[in-house]
Amino acid sequence: MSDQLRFDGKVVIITGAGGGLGKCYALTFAERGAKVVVNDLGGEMTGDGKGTKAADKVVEEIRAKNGIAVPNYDSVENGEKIVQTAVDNFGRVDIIINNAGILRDRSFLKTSDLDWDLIQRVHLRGSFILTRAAWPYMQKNKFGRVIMTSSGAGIYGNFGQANYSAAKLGLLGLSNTLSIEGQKYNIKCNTIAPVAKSRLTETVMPEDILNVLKPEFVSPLVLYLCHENTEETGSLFEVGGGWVGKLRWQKSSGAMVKKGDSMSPEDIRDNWSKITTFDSPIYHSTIGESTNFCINASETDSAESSSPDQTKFKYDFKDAILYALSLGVSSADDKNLKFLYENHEEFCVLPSYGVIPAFGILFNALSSLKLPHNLTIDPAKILHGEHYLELFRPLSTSGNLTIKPRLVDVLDKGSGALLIINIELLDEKNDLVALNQFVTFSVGSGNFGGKRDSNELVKVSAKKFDRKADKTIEEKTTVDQAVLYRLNGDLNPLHIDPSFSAILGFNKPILHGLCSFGFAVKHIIQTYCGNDVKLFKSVKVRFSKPVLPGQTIQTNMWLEKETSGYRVYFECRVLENQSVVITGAYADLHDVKLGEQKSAESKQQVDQSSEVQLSSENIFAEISKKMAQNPDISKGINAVYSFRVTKGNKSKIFLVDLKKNKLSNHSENENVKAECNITISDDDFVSLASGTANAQQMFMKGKLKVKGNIMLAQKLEKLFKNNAKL
Ligand SMILES: CCCCCCC[C@@H](O)CC(=O)SCCNC(=O)CCNC(=O)[C@H](O)C(C)(C)COP(=O)(O)OP(=O)(O)OC[C@H]1O[C@@H](n2cnc3c(N)ncnc32)[C@H](O)[C@@H]1OP(=O)(O)O
Repeated sequence: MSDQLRFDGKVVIITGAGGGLGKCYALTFAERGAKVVVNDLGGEMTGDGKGTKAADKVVEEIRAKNGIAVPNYDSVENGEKIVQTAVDNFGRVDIIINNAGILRDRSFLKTSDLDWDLIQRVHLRGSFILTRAAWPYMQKNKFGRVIMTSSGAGIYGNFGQANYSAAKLGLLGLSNTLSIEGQKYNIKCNTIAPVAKSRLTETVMPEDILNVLKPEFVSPLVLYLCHENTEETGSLFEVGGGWVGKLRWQKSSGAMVKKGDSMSPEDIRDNWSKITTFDSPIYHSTIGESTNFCINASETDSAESSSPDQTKFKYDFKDAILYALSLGVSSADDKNLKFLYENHEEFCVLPSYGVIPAFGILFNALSSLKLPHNLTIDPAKILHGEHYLELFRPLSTSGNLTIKPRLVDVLDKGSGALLIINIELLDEKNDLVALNQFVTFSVGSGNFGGKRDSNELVKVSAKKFDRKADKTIEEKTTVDQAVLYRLNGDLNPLHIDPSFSAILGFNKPILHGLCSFGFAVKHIIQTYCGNDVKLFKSVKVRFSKPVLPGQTIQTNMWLEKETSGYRVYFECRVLENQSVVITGAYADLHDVKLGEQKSAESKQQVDQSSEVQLSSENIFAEISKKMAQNPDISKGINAVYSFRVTKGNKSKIFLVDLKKNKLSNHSENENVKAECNITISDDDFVSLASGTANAQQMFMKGKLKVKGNIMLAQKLEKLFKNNAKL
């Protein structure tokens, strides 16, 4: 076979090669061109006695097939002699298979010093001595392959094999370090934990099982790992019965349990579930990664937190984008790019993202809450009842927040218990960024004799409107909406696992309350804020009925100007069954940016803010800025847009038709949507006003730099390149 893995010219030492796995390796290496040192002490399985027969027979078998092999009868404890045999006969050493082993199985207390020492000497010390003796040859040749033979007894432990388990896992440690030290000499070292029929396993496994565990199902892995083209090193494999798999270390994300400078056994006890839960495992492959992880965790903690009631939440642009995606924000609409593209000039985070950092602490907090009336809460029966979110400033696109929870009150609602939990988000300067009030409804935990209301609860609205909603947005969720949304951090199985949703009597997993909430807040921001997240102040909702992934959320909105400012009252319905899923809801805004019906007002705002003195170079940057500010843009950037460019008492109006990709002059009576007072040289203005200026040429000369809103900039660039004239 042309692609056969060959070992021509390579010298391989195999210990314990008189039978079982070692013999199988020896025969296969020889078949594939290697020169083999067949080492076997010829003793008993217990390490007693010695003889030449075992090794000789294998050498004979190899030679009978025209292979090249020499015997060696030394103990692995005399590894130098085995290496010398290889050097004397073949002049080099390339591959070491540490395979020899004996057993002295005893239950722990009956294990004598000799039982212990003998096992360590043969397995661990023997592998050390032999490999050390071969190392200089492999270093010199800049090639080496080493196999250590471990065992499931080492990895998992096995009754009666304390001595053997210790030695076998010791070999893994030896191999791990050799793989690091050998790296620069192209010496690769791997460990296998075989399950195979051998003299050692014959004593502990029944015959029928042993028959499927042929050595021939292990040797291919050993040969592969020893081939010159194999780069694998420092790895551990389990192999047997034809199956091969790689093992690695995994650790729980753990917990920072120290408080300031001290740490007690009680801190460990109180964090035990966090310490031992493998929800978000960490895989470190070097000691450096592992050590740095602890150091970083410690530094982060001491710099930022001293209370066990607090936790940290770090997020970056990817989290913000994932959140937007999980609320159906799509790049199909250009104006959404600012939520989806980190290099967008106006890249920002949806305000409702303020609910996400709180999640990390919620379920953990539940177990440590001291509830009145000895109330216990079943986490599988919690529904999100209500939510209040207030932002004290717009969320930044990345952050390192401290999360502070406080159990505010517990109410008895008969059919359930309400837990009111306030969660503050603080920035690195300890300034309050956001306040969340979670109200959770624990189904079936009511009637415990508690109070029914609390002053600290942010109340839902009782307001009813007899007019039709001022604005309505309908949006279909996808069947995978909850699957995507949970990646933001709320991994509650209620939203994905049918067996969990069944506990609460739901036929299918239901959507996260905060996902519907996110859709609704997005609808408000689109409708009343021109997508400007800075206008959001706060929002309160009650989740009155569940939503199923795939259903259509209809947000009905009523805008009211109240003494405290603009308030959007809203409700959400599921279109498919007309059930009202969010009730009593309202959002407070710092200001509104309306579409058509408020265009006069917003034009005024734009006009006022356009008293900027501009140079001719950035006229189009200003234009694109004005366009971005204008509510027409929120409908899409296909609008025909008019601008007045004024110089002293002269002015010029032009139209930008983004749909037709046209820039044209226009008459004085056009309803101007944005005006710019521009400081412009007389000559430039004359050129612009008279239409002799060629926008394309000006653009090419770098006089017209298009900045600002990225989509508008691209459209304008296209216009200029199309040779449009002013
Ligand atoms: C610490 C861990 C934190 C975990 C955070 C959350 C994790 C998330 O993953 C969980 C979710 O997202 S669950 C999904 C979103 N939520 C829902 O779908 C719940 C929908 N609501 C319902 O089904 C019912 O309102 C229902 C079942 C909640 C109540 O219905 P009923 O039992 O029929 O109650 P009812 O008879 O109408 O009213 C009894 C009293 O309770 C008050 N109330 C009703 N609904 C409430 C609600 N949603 N929130 C708060 N209070 C509520 C009523 O006002 C009434 O009290 P009172 O008589 O004093 O006015």
